[in-house]
Amino acid sequence: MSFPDGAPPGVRLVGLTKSYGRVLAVRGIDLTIGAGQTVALLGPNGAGKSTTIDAMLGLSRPDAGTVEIFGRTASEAIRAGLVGAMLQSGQQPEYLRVREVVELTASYYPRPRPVQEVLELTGVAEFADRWATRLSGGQSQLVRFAAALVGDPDLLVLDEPTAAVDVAGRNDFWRVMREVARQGKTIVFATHYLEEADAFADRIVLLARGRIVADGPATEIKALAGTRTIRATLPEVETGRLTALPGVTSAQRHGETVILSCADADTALRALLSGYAAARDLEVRGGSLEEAFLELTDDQQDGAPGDPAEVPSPVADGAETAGVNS
Ligand SMILES: Nc1ncnc2c1ncn2[C@@H]1O[C@H](COP(=O)(O)OP(=O)(O)OP(=O)(O)O)[C@@H](O)[C@H]1O
Repeated sequence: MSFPDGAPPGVRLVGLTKSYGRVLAVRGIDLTIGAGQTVALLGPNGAGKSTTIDAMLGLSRPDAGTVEIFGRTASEAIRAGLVGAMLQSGQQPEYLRVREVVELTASYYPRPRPVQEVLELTGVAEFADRWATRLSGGQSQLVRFAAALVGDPDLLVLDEPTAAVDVAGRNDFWRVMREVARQGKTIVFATHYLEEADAFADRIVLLARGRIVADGPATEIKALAGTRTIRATLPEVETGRLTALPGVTSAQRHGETVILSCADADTALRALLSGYAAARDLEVRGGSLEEAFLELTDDQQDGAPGDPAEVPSPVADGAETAGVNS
């Protein structure tokens, strides 16, 4: 489907904030997703992906901020049949066959796709006559997928859609999703996997500790994840001086150990050795996504009231940090 110029974005979140008791799960998220975009919400456990998705779907009321879906409130958009969702939790209904679950979902939408077509497209047809409660985890996910698609919604919101799905099932899933994206639908999905986000999304929004810590095309986010770090024992040198070394983007100190995050680890290592002969126990590590998450989260240690006390800090108490980039 095509959208006229000036049409409202698929999703607009402004200042979205949500806490559960003392845990600030989402802290002022601003996010605009153009109609027709495919966006991955990527982040580690507890980053706030599901909380953001639940707010987008009107399943939970934010403490502050607004949610707009195609210029309407979430509940208006859902009532108008504009949204299809695939959530992590939720049991299949009892006493219904798989086909009936999908038929029931179709009945909620003004212009659903033919049920049989969707059953075949999603690979659900082969077990459509089974009881919906008697399925494997992966099959159950596929039924949720069929239910999300059958209403032919303009916005698809998928929370970790391939969790529990085997490799073949994942490939089929993403093949169908590519087709849906080609039809101009807006797609938002949450995932832990950079590879999945990279393969499928136009844009990756990286969440950590309830905030957006990076937002851009997959290539940009991959570059962040590719950051290498140098560890060394080097007492009595200020982190600010280490951050100034060529190839270094940030430096942290933990006791006598310094950790340098590097855009160019080779150049940084040479500069470190020539500038600080006392540096020893050198170690160069390839950047993992987890490290990138942690690095990007470091500058979120602002001690704002309500910071989730239950969430452990990635930086040891008393650690000194300088020049952390985001
Ligand atoms: N119903 C709830 N009650 C209390 N705390 C909650 C609840 N739901 C989420 N949280 C907390 O809010 C924070 C964000 O959780 P959320 O589920 O949004 O993260 P996520 O990025 O989806 O994580 P995951 O990848 O593990 O699903 C976490 O600290 C989590 O423990």
